Amino acid sequence: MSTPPLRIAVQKSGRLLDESIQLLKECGIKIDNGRDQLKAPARNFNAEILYLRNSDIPQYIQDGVADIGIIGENTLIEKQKDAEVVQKLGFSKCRLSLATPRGSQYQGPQSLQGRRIATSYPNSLQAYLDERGIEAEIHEISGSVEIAPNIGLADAICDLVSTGSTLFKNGLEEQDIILQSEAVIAASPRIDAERRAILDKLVFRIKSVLAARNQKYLLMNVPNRSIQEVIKMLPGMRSPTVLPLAEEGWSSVHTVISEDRFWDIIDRLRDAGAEGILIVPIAKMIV
Ligand SMILES: Nc1ncnc2c1ncn2[C@@H]1O[C@H](COP(=O)(O)OP(=O)(O)OP(=O)(O)O)[C@@H](O)[C@H]1O
Ligand SMILES: O=P(O)(O)OC[C@H]1O[C@H](OP(=O)(O)OP(=O)(O)O)[C@H](O)[C@@H]1O
Ligand SMILES: [Mg+2]
Repeated sequence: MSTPPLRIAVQKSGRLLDESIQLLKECGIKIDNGRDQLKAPARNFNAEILYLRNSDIPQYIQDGVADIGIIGENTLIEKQKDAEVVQKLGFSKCRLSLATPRGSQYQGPQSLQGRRIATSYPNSLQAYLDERGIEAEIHEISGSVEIAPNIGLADAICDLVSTGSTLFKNGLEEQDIILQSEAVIAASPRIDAERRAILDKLVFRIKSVLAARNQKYLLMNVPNRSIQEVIKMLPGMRSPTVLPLAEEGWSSVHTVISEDRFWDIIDRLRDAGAEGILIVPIAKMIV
């Protein structure tokens, strides 16, 4: 009998969807476009995609209806369901924060004692307040939380922040961070051994994709007199490759480097006489 497919839950629509599908694509997984049918098989990998409401995914993972899900850590923590974080994915980075109207008196979370706080994350907020012995009135609302102080519904809010522009536009000031979040792969406690083996393959591919994302392949021509100086500036998976050019006295130097590091050393490379510098994206990197 053939192995049953790995059931991967992704957000049906919203902030996580595009990058989730993009990541699976970069892992070489082709999905027949089935967003309307809510369940779509992968064409060349033993998996099927379930398109679900973000807030329902932790429950489906706990129950084993989905074997894994791509989900924000914040949702996983909030829903308090049983799931194992197997891989952080580096996108949808945000934080769950406390914020108050600009200019209000705030001297740490104790200032919220006896106050009203609006949030879509009551469990995470309650845990944070309990740890600090603070008693506050939590008003659960499902969206547009930032409006709550302006309409007299609350004295403070607890909501997701990324750039801070929503807080700013609503006259609010970020005060304390409750937790940091990014998209993760979470696995069901009920996943069986056969599907766990498929998951291991997927995680291997994801690691290769993520490792390659910020790394670039760097090629340049360097006069031989500067080779040692240039090599000292460069990292490499082992060490840089140096190949002679047809023109005497010059070599081609190749290495893998993070883009940030490249911009740090570009001036020194040019001072050392490097020319014809090429930066090439890497599709996958097996580390
Ligand atoms: N401003 C933001 N910047 C970066 N990531 C964010 C931001 N807002 C939310 N996220 C992340 O994206 C996830 C999905 O957010 P989104 O607003 O699409 O769905 P939702 O409204 O929380 O859920 P549902 O699909 O159940 O309605 C959040 O749980 C969080 O991890
Ligand atoms: O710090 P910023 O970059 O401004 O992002 C923060 C906002 O983004 C999210 O809302 P979203 O746009 O997802 O709307 P929603 O409430 O309808 O989910 C979050 O709930 C904040 O309101
Ligand atoms: Mg949102």
